[in-house]
Amino acid sequence: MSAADGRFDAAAEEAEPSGPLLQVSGVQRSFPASGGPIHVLKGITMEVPHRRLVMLKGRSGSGKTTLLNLIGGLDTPSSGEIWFDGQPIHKLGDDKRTVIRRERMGFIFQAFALMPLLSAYENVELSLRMAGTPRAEWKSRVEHCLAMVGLERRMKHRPFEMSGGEQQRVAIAKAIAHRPRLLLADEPTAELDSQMSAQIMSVFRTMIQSEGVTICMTTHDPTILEVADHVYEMVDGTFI
Ligand SMILES: Nc1ncnc2c1ncn2[C@@H]1O[C@H](COP(=O)(O)OP(=O)(O)OP(=O)(O)O)[C@@H](O)[C@H]1O
Repeated sequence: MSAADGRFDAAAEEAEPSGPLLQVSGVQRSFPASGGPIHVLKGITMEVPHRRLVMLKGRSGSGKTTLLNLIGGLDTPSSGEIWFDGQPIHKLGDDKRTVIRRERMGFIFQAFALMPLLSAYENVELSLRMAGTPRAEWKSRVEHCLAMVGLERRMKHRPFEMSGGEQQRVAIAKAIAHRPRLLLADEPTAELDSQMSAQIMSVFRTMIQSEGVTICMTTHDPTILEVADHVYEMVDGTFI
């Protein structure tokens, strides 16, 4: 482990701030439509402490992705509040939400896919550039994150030279590189076989321990749900 990594692990073990990392209260989200508004989220309340792995499950169309988008500041609620790391995400403008996303959140979403022309190494490095991490830390951090997902030998490869599972692991390394407080993942194991899914979940568990991150993800997979600290079940825009 490099000196930089050692420093970070020490930081991760510092006492967490009191209170939850994420607080969602009474959140509703409606979308306008020709036949009248569609009420997708109908009053969601959840509280996620630091260093937890929470999962959202529910049928297709129940509102899981809509909720992840709101938590990640990619969208704003029609009503209700979302507090993340002491910040009222629901009240902030686009610019402030973008800064919080870049610096304190990580995403494993289809829409944040890998850059096809960049190698695994360069893809992960991009997160550090975007987050404003000092350049001197890039090399050790990129190598550490790719090693954490077992890809230390594939750093020079570009996405099209890797399997689906390997690409997903690069996406995880990229999402975690800038040391986010919260990692949001939409169906991160959807395309993977059960062995690879289990490996991804083990990487998530390791990251919670060593990086102090909190993970909020969606899944349909019952075997994956067993690994969660807490499962929220969504039915038709509410938790049951
Ligand atoms: N921008 C939008 N405008 C109108 N309706 C929307 C919009 N975004 C989402 N919806 C609707 O909200 C509902 C919930 O969608 P969402 O993607 O959150 O579901 P989900 O639980 O993530 O489903 P899946 O498991 O299939 O990804 C769907 O009926 C969808 O059509």
